[in-house]
Amino acid sequence: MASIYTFASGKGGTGKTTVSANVATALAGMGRRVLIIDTDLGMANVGLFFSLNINKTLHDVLAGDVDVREAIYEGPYGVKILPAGYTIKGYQKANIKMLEKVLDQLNREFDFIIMDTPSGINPNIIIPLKLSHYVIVVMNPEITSITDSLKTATIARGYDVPISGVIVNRIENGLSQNLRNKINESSGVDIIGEIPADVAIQKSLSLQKPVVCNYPTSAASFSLKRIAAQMAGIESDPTYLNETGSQPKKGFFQRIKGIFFAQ
Ligand SMILES: Nc1ncnc2c1ncn2[C@@H]1O[C@H](COP(=O)(O)OP(=O)(O)OP(=O)(O)O)[C@@H](O)[C@H]1O
Repeated sequence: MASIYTFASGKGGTGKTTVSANVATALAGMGRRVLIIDTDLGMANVGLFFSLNINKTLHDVLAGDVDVREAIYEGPYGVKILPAGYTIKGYQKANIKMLEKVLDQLNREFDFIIMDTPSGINPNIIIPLKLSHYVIVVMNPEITSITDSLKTATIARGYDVPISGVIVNRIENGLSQNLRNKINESSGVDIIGEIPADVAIQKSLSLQKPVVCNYPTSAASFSLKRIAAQMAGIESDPTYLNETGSQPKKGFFQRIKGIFFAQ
């Protein structure tokens, strides 16, 4: 059975898609079976993020028009992607309540199912939240972003969905201890990732490829891979994550070093 994660935030633009798509890709690079679902039905962009040439989409699946397997595409390292479509018509016909059935159909085939959600508070976020095993909150290091994200965390708790941690994204010049304490105290959970503002992310976006593939040794990539390693339960020996990639262990780590440090 898959572990089902929702990546959520309060306001838009915190980097949910960037973070969830890269973490999904990194997990696939670590040999995990991973599906990312774009549940942002109105403003979908996961398909664009992976430069997919999409035909059938989650809109069609949620409308009951196509089998879910017809709408799954493959990305780097074999990560599977279930994108939402880009049309208003598709958005209007999609019934988010069908998501539960989609997850039931797929959860035996994957180790991780990651849902990228819309911002705000509406059924397109509430339903994925309720269907998740864990929520990861993505926020920026500003007090407004922290406050908004914590509202989403409170909603998740209201449905008894545990928050597995907070990711602080787009950090300029490090995260102050004061802000770190504020986030820890107000959220009641650990910060599981600190991702710097990194131009490699924007360069990758214009190339429509995850930064963990395009710029595997960038600062943002190391942070993203570290988060994925924690989720995969291999944080105890992240030798392959260090800045030089030196002295990786043989076997599994040797293999993924090749993936992550390919030039
Ligand atoms: N760590 C980072 N460094 C630099 N740019 C970043 C970083 N994270 C995200 N971005 C940029 O911020 C913008 C918004 O990111 P993204 O689309 O992932 O946010 P989002 O939370 O999914 O947005 P929405 O709520 O609208 O779906 C993008 O242009 C992305 O490239």
